Amino acid sequence: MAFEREPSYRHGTVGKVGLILANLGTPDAPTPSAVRSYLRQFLSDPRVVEIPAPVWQIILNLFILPFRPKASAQKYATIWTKEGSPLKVHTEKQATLLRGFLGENGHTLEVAYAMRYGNPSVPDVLRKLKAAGCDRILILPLYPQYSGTTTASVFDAVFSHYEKVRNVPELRLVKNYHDDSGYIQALKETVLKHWEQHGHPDKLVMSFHGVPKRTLSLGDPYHCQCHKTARLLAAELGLGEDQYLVTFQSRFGKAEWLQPYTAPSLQQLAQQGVKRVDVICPGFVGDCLETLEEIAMEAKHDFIAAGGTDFRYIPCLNEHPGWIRALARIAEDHLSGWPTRISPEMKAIQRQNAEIALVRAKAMGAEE
Ligand SMILES: C=CC1=C(C)c2cc3[nH]c(cc4nc(cc5[nH]c(cc1n2)c(C)c5CCC(=O)O)C(CCC(=O)O)=C4C)c(C)c3C=C
Ligand SMILES: [Fe+2]
Ligand SMILES: [Fe+2]
Repeated sequence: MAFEREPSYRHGTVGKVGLILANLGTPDAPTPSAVRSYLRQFLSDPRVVEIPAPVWQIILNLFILPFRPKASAQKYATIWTKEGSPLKVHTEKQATLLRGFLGENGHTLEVAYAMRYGNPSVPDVLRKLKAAGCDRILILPLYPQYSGTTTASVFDAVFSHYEKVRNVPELRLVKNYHDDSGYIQALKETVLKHWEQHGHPDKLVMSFHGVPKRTLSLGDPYHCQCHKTARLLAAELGLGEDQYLVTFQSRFGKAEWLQPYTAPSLQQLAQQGVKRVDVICPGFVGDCLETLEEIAMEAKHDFIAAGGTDFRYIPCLNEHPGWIRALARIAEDHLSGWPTRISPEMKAIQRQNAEIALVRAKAMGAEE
């Protein structure tokens, strides 16, 4: 294997610190062709679908990619904004706010966001941070609950990029923060504010993205972490066990996924005479297709059709200041010991080094 050529090492180089907020990714446009290329990359990831590749590629190419992109594109079209896909818009804003927050806290570091599938890709962002002179990088996935299908897949993308790199930076990875007090407090504030405005529901449904059930028996902690988040939030809200319900949404394919499933649970609640539900999706820190379309539109329709009268969707944390503060604190915990609080003289040297690194990277064609 050939490793990439590096700019010559400079004695006394002071590396910068970089932070990447990593999210799932989203299509570039709400069109069948953009959704097809996104789904091809997403669904070809062996972390996401654990069927042996030769068999799965046949199924994917014959039965999924010819049909699903058109149906999914129609759903994306219902949530698309002037600024683009909500998932990307929120991720970008979260990165901007986090940069500002850490800056106000006296940190000097590069803050960027990257998408596991689609753009901006993890390798592109890692290359950009290198060109900016970063020699220490913190990866912070926007998944509070660890899952092999999401968090580990982000880590895979980072490791596989560095397999070809000669001068690898120091790396830190945030695994999960499902029980972080700042995250739970931000969720609590969101719910309380919603209740102040709209009153209380008969039941609070906490819907998390599902994963195949077998991942639980194979030792993936995702299911337990979702339940812990839910327990902590319920305790903060003073809810008894009969006042909330944890469900799992977005089932894909024929295999059994984590239960209970969100849509059938909502229908059952309506049939049992529950008139008003509020639904929150604590595993998603930014609104996206799965919350805005699948929950706020489809699940609402299912609940009302089954006899419910009042369905309210509680938006994700998005740009909630308490959430950005929590994110900054999670980042600070993991940045501990790294030189992010530096003197003005050191800052000037870093700037100079970054300029030299950029010029050299450009000369070597490493920058696009
Ligand atoms: C095929 C299996 C899937 C697994 C396993 C899975 C796990 C998983 N996903 C998220 C978060 C998101 N998923 C989103 C969309 C989405 N998810 C799947 C499939 C699996 N997800 C598909 C096919 C899609 C695309 C849309 C569709 O065609 O239905 C999104 C939204 C993306 C957006 O553009 O808005 C998010 C976010 C988690 C957290 C998770 C496991 C814990
Ligand atoms: Fe998903
Ligand atoms: Fe979905």
